[in-house]
Amino acid sequence: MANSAQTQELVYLVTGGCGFLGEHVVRMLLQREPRLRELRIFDLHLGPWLEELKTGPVQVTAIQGDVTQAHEVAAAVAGAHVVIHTAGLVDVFGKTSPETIHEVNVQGTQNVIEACVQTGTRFLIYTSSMEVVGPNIKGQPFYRGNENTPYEAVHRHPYPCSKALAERLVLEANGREVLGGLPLVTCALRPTGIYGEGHQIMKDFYHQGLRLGGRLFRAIPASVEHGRVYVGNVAWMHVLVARELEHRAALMGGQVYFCYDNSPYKSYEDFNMEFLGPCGLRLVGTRPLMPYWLLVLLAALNTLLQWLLRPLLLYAPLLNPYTLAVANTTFTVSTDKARRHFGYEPLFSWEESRTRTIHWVQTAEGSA
Ligand SMILES: NC(=O)C1=CN([C@@H]2O[C@H](COP(=O)(O)OP(=O)(O)OC[C@H]3O[C@@H](n4cnc5c(N)ncnc54)[C@H](O)[C@@H]3O)[C@@H](O)[C@H]2O)C=CC1
Ligand SMILES: CC(C)[C@@H](O)CC[C@@H](C)[C@H]1CC[C@H]2[C@@H]3[C@H](O)CC4=CC(=O)CC[C@]4(C)[C@H]3CC[C@]12C
Repeated sequence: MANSAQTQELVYLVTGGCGFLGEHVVRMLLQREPRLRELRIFDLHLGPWLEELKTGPVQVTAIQGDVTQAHEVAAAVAGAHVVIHTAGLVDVFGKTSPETIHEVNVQGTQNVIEACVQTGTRFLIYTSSMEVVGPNIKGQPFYRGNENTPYEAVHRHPYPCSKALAERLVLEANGREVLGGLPLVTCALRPTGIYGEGHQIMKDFYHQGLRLGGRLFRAIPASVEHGRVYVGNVAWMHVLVARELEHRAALMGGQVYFCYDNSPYKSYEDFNMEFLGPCGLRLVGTRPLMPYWLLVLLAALNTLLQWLLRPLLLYAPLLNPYTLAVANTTFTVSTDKARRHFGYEPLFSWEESRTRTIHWVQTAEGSA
């Protein structure tokens, strides 16, 4: 972004800009990136809410497109100073095939990289995931780890495999010469489990609790810690990295950063109850109400049912062997790398994050 500070004329592209995280990145950029001239939002499915954004001073360009189509990506990237690549298939429920997950998450990311190189875009931020690290197939805990903590990152599930491969492609592309002769600068952000306004899984749990008479039944020991991060803080880290990447390219280029905040370390279920409790739900049991082997059996049964029913309908419950394994394995991070490298501090406190999420569950359900 040579002399971008003087021109105040930056063009950003956000892929997946209509998704849960993407929408927050889009709104955060419009609120907190004063150098924006144009904000391009590239997504397979454009949201109707985009229209309300077109009345402001920044040119908002909605582009309906598919990251698996290289020519569509190149057309969207051409002329952009920064690309924030959040688009992906976040599927751990068997809704799509492993091939499709790979095509979108890996080939789609490769298409974004090549588009940057061919059109001269120099700054690429990739939304990776904690799942690139773990939990691994051995179910080994990752307790308050950081970007340098030794951990056997071995995966079998298509989603973490695709995220790990895509992240590697992005980091290896750092330094490649782009059109115009300057180097591409890339980095990858690894959010832990994201929550907040628009989190569909939180809504699924809420609906499940309503169906069960206002109750949810504990399946995972309270001692299993999960790190979670508020979506607004994830969006903020993306905005901050995009702003600092030019000036700190030597330090930040080719780096990965865990993305988390001051949200408390709790079991996945107990954490969800921080929001679902104030919305009238109760978590039954101080310990799992059924033995783990029975949960494993039920999860396997869900996989069998999904396979049998596939010709008729998509059966994709929350409980399957992979989600059970992840939920049952401690994974928390504790690191100051993002603060040291580009001054990241969470924009939203835990209290604010919690209040905003509770309000969303209450009103989203009310409006549903
Ligand atoms: N939800 C979470 O807890 C976490 C998510 N992430 C990552 O954050 C990113 C965003 O995730 P979410 O917002 O949760 O998912 P999401 O499913 O809400 O958003 C993904 C967006 O990408 C779009 N998309 C999917 N396939 C596409 C294609 N072929 N071409 C163009 N657009 C396409 C979708 O339409 C959607 O708007 C993903 O890369 C995910 O791996 C990372 C860590 C945690
Ligand atoms: C049915 C019960 C066992 C219940 O507790 C299952 C919860 C399960 C749906 C979630 C537990 C952990 C979640 C994952 C975690 O937050 C890490 C993730 C990172 C991502 O990049 C995408 C989402 C996810 C895989 C997230 C998905 C939902 C869980 C598996």
